[in-house]
Amino acid sequence: MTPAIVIDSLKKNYGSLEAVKEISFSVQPGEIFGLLGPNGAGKTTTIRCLCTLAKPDGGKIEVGGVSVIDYPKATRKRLGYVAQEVALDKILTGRELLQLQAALYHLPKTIAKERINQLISLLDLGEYGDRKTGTYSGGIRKRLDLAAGLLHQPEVLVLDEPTVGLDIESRFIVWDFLRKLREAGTTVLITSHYLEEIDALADRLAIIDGGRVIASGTPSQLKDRLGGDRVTLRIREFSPLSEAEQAKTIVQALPFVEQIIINTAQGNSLNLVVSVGSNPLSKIEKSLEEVGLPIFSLAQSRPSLDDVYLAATGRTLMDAELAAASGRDLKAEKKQQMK
Ligand SMILES: Nc1ncnc2c1ncn2[C@@H]1O[C@H](COP(=O)(O)OP(=O)(O)OP(=O)(O)O)[C@@H](O)[C@H]1O
Repeated sequence: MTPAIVIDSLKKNYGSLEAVKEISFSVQPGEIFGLLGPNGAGKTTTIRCLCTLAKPDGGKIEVGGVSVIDYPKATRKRLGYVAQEVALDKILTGRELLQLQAALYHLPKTIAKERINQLISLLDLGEYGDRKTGTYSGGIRKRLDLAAGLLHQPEVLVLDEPTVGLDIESRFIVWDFLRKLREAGTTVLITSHYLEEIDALADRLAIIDGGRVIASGTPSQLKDRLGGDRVTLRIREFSPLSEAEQAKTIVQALPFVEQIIINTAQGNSLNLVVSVGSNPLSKIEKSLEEVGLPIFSLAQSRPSLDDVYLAATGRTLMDAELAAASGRDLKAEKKQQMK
């Protein structure tokens, strides 16, 4: 079967910054595919290239077997794009905005009317359709934006951080809707830095960091590849490195400890991988007690996507985001994108 999306060795630079160094993945028709990564990883740049909004500096992009770079107009018809930030004209009602959008897609009026009614009902927007969008909450605005992206019935829907800043209820409504779209055969590509969002929605995912794919597969494949359970150990709330290293030496001698790293970004806590069924917590406690080291916290869990990220990069997704946020000039980027 021809993949719905192929991205092969994509590269994109902004001046001297290599925003996308080398990204490759493919998405099968009818799949929800997640791009997971911290802010600044290159997710938005990748999907802007896919949606013909940015010109790649290298690589191949195809939608339904057709090159996006050679045939931008044809591929645009097959794609629906829901951007991260919704820019709505506040004076128009939701319905008027959709009518305007339908006109931009050259949809005949009767078809447009029918689709708008359908989408308003599917997205539970009934009572909001005839209200001005300036009065909408973030969740309602996002649902209207989804409707706008789907008006021309694209084969592939691309969503950039669709639930960022939304309350839980609106988030679940969007998730539910995306699952229904998948059932109806639409291919969905979604970027997110919410682990639980990708875990809950995606059939397959690629984890992106620093402009590269660092892992890909189904959520369970990625977690299973990590092997045993995770244990997080904190000697103190913020331990000196020397103490964390001392604890590491002791704990890694225990036979069930498969892997251990010191997470410097998290107060020098220790992240362990332990073989399943070893009942490790009491044994770790005992070994530290014997050398007089305290324990601030000790917890065991099944591997998560964050552990996949941690294993690949040595830091958690949240730490990566904090680091990225401190070095970014969002205003300058916006200006660039407007050009
Ligand atoms: N228009 C632009 N001009 C200059 N640099 C940019 C521009 N857009 C993005 N960048 C930079 O490219 C890198 C990748 O950004 P990108 O927006 O693709 O990441 P992201 O993973 O989507 O994160 P976010 O969710 O915050 O958008 C970052 O270092 C960012 O600062």
